[in-house]
Amino acid sequence: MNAYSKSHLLLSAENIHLQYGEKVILRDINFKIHNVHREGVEQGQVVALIGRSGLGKTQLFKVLSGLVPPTQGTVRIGADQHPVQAGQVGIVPQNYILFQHRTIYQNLRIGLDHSGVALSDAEKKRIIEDYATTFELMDHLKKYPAQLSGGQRQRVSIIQQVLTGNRFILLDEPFSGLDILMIDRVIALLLKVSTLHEENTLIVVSHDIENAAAVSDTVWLMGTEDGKPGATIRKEYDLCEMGLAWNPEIRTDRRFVELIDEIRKGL
Ligand SMILES: Nc1ncnc2c1ncn2[C@@H]1O[C@H](COP(=O)(O)OP(=O)(O)OP(=O)(O)O)[C@@H](O)[C@H]1O
Repeated sequence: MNAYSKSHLLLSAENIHLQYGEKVILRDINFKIHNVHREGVEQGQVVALIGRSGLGKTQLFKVLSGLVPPTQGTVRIGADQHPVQAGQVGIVPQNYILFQHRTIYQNLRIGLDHSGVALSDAEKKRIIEDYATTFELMDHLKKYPAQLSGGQRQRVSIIQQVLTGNRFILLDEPFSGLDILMIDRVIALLLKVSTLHEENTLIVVSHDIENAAAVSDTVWLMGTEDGKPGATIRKEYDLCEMGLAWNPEIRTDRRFVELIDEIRKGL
């Protein structure tokens, strides 16, 4: 089993409640994401948020990123656990929004410009080319978003968020509409991003339980509870503790397959 330990809090939610008029969307959402340490690895955190359609995953996503204030409760972020503000959590939306009239290089440069770190043009170029090399985008830097495939645009969108320096990145349905080969590449990409810095924390919202869990160290199962309005995190699976995290071959592990089955039945 992988040796690991957990230290300070990076992201937490306390009694989150969200309602529109009389309609309760989210209720009693509580969680804590701690910094995970693994010896010899810069290991970030990856959480999968799984739930049926229309439950409130997107609303929770917006609350976590500070875009929608909850009716009650607080989301706290960073080692100092301050209340989250819009802009502190990067978002990779499902349709990978990029600036259409700018090249891929310029799109990545916008991410870096938002990092607020003073760098010369030459340093920025070096950093962008480093990432482009690592994530196989070197041949595309002069192209425009419309000239890229969906998978390539997704990579640019993810790297753009990484370049802003945000340690927290929410990804909405990163596997949707991709074929099996592309899904494997997205998994590899997310694993790579999660090991770029030990405080990097990805939250993957997905209907695709198997792939989302394969990339994660924690799975949150969202659902409703009898007699209570609104959705909550019904169950948290700690894949580190279960020995099911950080293994690229995990999808063939019998215990993992059984877990996916259990999660599916719990939906
Ligand atoms: N501004 C709003 N006012 C009232 N109800 C809203 C508002 N925004 C969303 N809702 C409701 O909140 C519920 C949760 O929506 P949400 O988009 O978060 O679901 P979801 O789990 O992300 O769904 P899917 O997986 O299909 O994308 C839905 O019933 C939706 O109708």
